[in-house]
Amino acid sequence: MFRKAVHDHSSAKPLHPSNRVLNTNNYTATKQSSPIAGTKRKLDVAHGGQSALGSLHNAVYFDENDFDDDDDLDFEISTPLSRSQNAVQASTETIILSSSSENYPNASNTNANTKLDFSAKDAQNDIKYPELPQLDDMSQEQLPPSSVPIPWSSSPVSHHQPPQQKRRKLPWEQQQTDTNADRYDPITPAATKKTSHKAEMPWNKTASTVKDEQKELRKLNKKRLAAVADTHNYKPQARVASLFLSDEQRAVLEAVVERGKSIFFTGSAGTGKSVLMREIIKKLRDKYRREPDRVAVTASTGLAACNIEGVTLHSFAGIGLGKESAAELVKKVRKNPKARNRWLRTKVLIIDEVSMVDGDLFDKLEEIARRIRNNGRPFGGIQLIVTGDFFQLPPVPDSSNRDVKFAFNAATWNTSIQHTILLTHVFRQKDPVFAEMLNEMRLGKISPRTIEAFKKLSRPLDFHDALDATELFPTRAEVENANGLRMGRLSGEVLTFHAQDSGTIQDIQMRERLLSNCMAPQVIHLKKGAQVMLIKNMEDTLVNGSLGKIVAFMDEATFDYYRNNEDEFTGDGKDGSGDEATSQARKRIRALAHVKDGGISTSRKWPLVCFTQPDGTERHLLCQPETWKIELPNGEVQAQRSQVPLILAWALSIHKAQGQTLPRVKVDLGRVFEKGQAYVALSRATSQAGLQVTGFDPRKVMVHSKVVEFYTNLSNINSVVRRKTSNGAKNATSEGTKVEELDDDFDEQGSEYISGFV
Ligand SMILES: Nc1ncnc2c1ncn2[C@@H]1O[C@H](COP(=O)(O)OP(=O)(O)OP(=O)(O)O)[C@@H](O)[C@H]1O
Ligand SMILES: [Mg+2]
Repeated sequence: MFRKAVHDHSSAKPLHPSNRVLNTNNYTATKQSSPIAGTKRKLDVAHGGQSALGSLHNAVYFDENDFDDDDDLDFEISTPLSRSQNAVQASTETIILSSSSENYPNASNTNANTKLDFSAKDAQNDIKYPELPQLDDMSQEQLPPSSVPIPWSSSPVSHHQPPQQKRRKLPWEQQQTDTNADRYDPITPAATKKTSHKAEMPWNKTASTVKDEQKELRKLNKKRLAAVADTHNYKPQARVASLFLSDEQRAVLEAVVERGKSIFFTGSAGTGKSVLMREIIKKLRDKYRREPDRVAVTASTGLAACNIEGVTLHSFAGIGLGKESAAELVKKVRKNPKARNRWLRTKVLIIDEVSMVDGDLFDKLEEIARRIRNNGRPFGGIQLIVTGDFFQLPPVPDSSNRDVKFAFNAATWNTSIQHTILLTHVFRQKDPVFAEMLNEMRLGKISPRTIEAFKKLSRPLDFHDALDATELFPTRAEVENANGLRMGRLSGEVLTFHAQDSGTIQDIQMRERLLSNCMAPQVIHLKKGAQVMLIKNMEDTLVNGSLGKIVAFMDEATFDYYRNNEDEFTGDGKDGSGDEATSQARKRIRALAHVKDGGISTSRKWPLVCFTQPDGTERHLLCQPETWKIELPNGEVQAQRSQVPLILAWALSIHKAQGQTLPRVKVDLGRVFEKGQAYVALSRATSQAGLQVTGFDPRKVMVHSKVVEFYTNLSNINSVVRRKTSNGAKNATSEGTKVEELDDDFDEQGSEYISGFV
């Protein structure tokens, strides 16, 4: 018997807390963006390479010959650049030191909000990673959290946030802490603690004293964390809070994890496919924890693969570009012991963003699986878990100019996929009117009313904070040009951050190629005032896709000091006011850095970013390097990149934006040329208020007829199921979702569809 979840769209409700709680540390809900209200602040520090999320247990299977990248996807076609635009681009590459008087218009806002006044010229230029500061020798458990609400923050403490007890004690709190160890009160406002650091200022201590004290302090904090964890039933390592999966999502989870079904789950943008996939991966990893290489996590493109911490389908398969016939590819795989072994060991093959998988490739893989495994069942008996939305980006056309062939057009699709499930509840857009407008766009059937509504969105966005909309472009050149122009308008110094790449692959070029699909670039140039996007999940409100502005560059010691003595910088503290107080504070920081570095002032500066959270509050994060790994199941790290987890975010390619949830988006539909592009671009937005569309023309909303046909067939089957449901629904959950028991026959038939309603 197979239990089918049929979701009544009309009764779809937000998730109910009574649902089963799942630990979903790798992702989080991004709440609806709302106009910015207030400037509540939190200060955080991200610790590079120490993230719980950074330690991947993914089945990653790269052979040195198995490379492909996403170069084709950020289309190279672009409008020719003007002479001045070219100049800007060139200067971007060679580090811009523009002192244009035309400052970024909102930069003053940022400063006004944060009242930070760190001069960029204090910042160290051209930071090389080999000189990364040694993080304290703390274990994962001992590490302070990446994000720590400051004690005086007026932001309400969300139930998702780690308890404030995790705040790391600072050197100048040592004396107080040590003497008051047994009555440690982590929530005491900093103001009440501030006197103690004046008793023995850290810059009066020797480096070795500070080191010893820190060691003691870490021990003490570890104890405290354990106590806090006990009291609050809280896991210190967890950085991202759990989400409640919807009934639809849970039905899929159960079918694939507990019942081992081969499933394709689909649904419009924002229906939680990626969230669900991450949960599935987590559960499967748990299920196969003794044999992690049984689960192969793949995606159609390098970027999509990186997003789920997996590899490309090509890399997994060991087929290079995969252009040869299936027979030749089988020979190729047989000659490659690693690839052959992967095919033999794999029990579950996960494929994300399947809309970009070519149909012929799907058939070839199916044949390779059967022949290598010497097993006549579809895909040689491997369980397939496939997701994506065929209305989004299609496979990259090859040079043969043949008509596009989607994965569902593959001859073996229907035999390989036992069940298709349609997720229907849209999480990304909470406004049902907007969700429906996007749905019409997805299907390519836009009513006159929706056309009018989209045309109205040509107005500039009405936000009065420091953040601009992220402009989405079809080509990479347009993106680089737009970001370069905005960087050029900022005065101040450019800081360049080089990634530190490593791994067991010795061939540097191969490693670079492998890592080129990473969201994190090898080199990134940043300036104070630059708009950036976070590309790692840090916490529930600081996630991959969060937008912010760089407000300063500072080292950890300065940040710690600032975090605890903010009023000295803002000039409204007891120690003085205005510039004098700030300059005094800076002097103390310099002295502190000197002591911390054992007398040699070599402190590294990292971007301090003010992120705007979904509820409109602000949160500061010192963005230190994070790690992206490509790791074999046996733990061998083939390639690894450490880089600050940021990219410039005034502009983004549609390809890079695929899968993202963005609070403010600007799209010029006049530039769009590929089917699915318009829908992908617009459906990133969470609300109409956060979307500006120029050049709206319904003819730009191109939908492939084969895709329409595929989904129409799904809908027809849905109608059959719908009738069945209306007559024979057996259960109704608290959310109004009907759960139907299906016949064994239906379950075992193979290529039947089990789905919700469109
Ligand atoms: N069960 C859930 N509860 C709350 N929020 C959710 C849930 N599932 C997904 N979301 C949120 O909805 C948004 C969209 O989710 P997700 O990116 O997984 O959608 P998607 O179907 O993969 O979209 P796309 O097709 O654009 O890639 C995210 O902000 C995510 O956090
Ligand atoms: Mg997705």
